[in-house]
Amino acid sequence: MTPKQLSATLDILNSALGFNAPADAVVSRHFRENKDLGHKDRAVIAETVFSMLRHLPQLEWIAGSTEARLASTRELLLAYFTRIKHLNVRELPSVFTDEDKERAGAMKGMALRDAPLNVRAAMPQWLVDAMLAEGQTEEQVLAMGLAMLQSAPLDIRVNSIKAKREAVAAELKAAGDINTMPTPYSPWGLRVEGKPAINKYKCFIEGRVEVQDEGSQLLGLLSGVKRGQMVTDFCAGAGGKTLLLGAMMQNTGRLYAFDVSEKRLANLKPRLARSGLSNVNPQLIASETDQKIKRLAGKMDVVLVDSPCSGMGTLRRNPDLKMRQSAASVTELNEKQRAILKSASRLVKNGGRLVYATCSFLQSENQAIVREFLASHPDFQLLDARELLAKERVEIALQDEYLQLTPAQHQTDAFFAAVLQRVSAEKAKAQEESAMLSAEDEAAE
Ligand SMILES: C[S@@+](CC[C@H](N)C(=O)[O-])C[C@H]1O[C@@H](n2cnc3c(N)ncnc32)[C@H](O)[C@@H]1O
Repeated sequence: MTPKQLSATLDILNSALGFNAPADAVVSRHFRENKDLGHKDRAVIAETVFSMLRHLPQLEWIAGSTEARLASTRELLLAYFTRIKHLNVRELPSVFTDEDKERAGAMKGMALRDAPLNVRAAMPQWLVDAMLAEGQTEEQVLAMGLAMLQSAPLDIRVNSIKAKREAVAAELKAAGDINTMPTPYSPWGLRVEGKPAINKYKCFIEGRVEVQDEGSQLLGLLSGVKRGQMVTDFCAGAGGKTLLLGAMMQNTGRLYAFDVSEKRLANLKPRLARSGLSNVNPQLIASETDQKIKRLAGKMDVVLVDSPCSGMGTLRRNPDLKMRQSAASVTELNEKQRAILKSASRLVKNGGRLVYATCSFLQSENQAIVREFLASHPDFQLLDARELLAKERVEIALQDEYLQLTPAQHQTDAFFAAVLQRVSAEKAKAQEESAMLSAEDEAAE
C-alpha cells in the first residue's frame, strides 16, 4: 500500500467508524473530493476499508479495544495488516514505527480461537445475542458470521423484454473480455467474474441488464406476476424489484411503485427510462396508510412488500450495517414491518398473492412478522415456496415453506420471503373446519 493510499484509507476510516453515514457514501464522497486518486488507488482503498469493516469486531479485539479504551484507527489498521493480510513486520508500510512493529509481533500471537463468540463470528454482541435468543446454535452463528466475511459476487439480471441471457453473455465477452456464468437458480441471472464496472458497458446503458443479486431475482418467480395483471410494489425504493416485475409482465398491465422516499423513487426514473418499461406508475406516499393506497383496496393480483429491514443479510456488501443497527433499531423496524404488511395486504384481491420479503436472516423480521400477520388475518394462507419454485423448474434446497437463502448455502445475500394468498373469509373458515374434522377423524382412528 502506498503512503497516499494509506493516508486516504485512514481519513475514510476516521469518518466511517463514526457510523453516522453508510460507509459506501463516505467512500464515494472521499473519492469525489480527491480526484488525484487513480483507479488502482481507489480499488485498493475501498477493498481495505470494506474488509476492515467486515472484520471490525476481530480487529478491535486484536487491537485491545475495551469499553474503557477504544483502539485508534491506526491500531486497527495495524491489526488488519498483521492478522487479516498476514504481513510480516518487515512488510508493514513505512508509516508504522518500531513501537508499532513490536505491537504487531504481540498481535500475531493472539489466538482468535480463544476469543468470545462475537469476535470469532466478527459480529457485534447485540447481533449474536439476537441470533442465540432466536434458537440459533453457536455453530450457526459462527457459520453465518464467517460467510458474511466473504466479498459478494457481482450478479446481473437480463431485462427479458430487451435481451436474452446468452446474447448478453456473448456481448460482455466481446465488449470487455468479461466472463459470466448463468446463475444456478434465476433464469435471468448472470454471475460476473471479477468486478468490472458494468455501468460503463452498452448493455447496461441501453437497459439490457441491471445489477441485482440472484436472491432478489427469485422474488420475481415467487410473485408469479403475469401479463396484464394489476400489481403493486409497495416498498419500491429505487425499483430493483419493480423493474423485474415490469419485465415479467412484459410491459403490460399496471404496476404501481410506492415508496415514502422521494429520493429513492427519483433514482427509479433513469432506470425505468433505460429499461423500456411503460407499465410502471411510481407514486410517492406519505405513509403506508396514504389515501392513494386506500383507493386500490382489493384490486391487486399481486402485492410485493420488500420491507424496510436491518439489512443483516447484505453484510458482505454493507458490513458497516452490523454496527449501525442495534437491538432497539430492529424492534423499531419490527413495528414498521407489521404496519406495512397489514396495510399492503388490503390491496390484495381474493385469490391474489402477497409476498413479504426482507434481506435479513433475523426471525424477528421474518417468520415472526408473517406468523403474527397470519394469526390475525384468517383470509390469508401461506403458500409453499418450494412448490412454487419447483413449478418454475427451479431446483433449490429450502428448509421449509419459506424462501430463506444464505450466502454459505446459495451464494446469494441472506434473503427471506414468504408467499401468502388471499382466500375469501368463508373459504378460509370452511378449510379450517375441514382440517379440524380430519384431525378429529385421525384422532378417533
Ligand atoms: C428494502 S428497501 C426496498 C428496495 C427496493 N424494493 C429495491 O428492490 O430496490 C425498503 C424500502 O421501503 C421504503 N419504506 C419505508 N417505510 C415505508 C412505508 N411506510 N411504506 C412504503 N415504503 C416504505 C424505504 O424508503 C425503502 O425504499
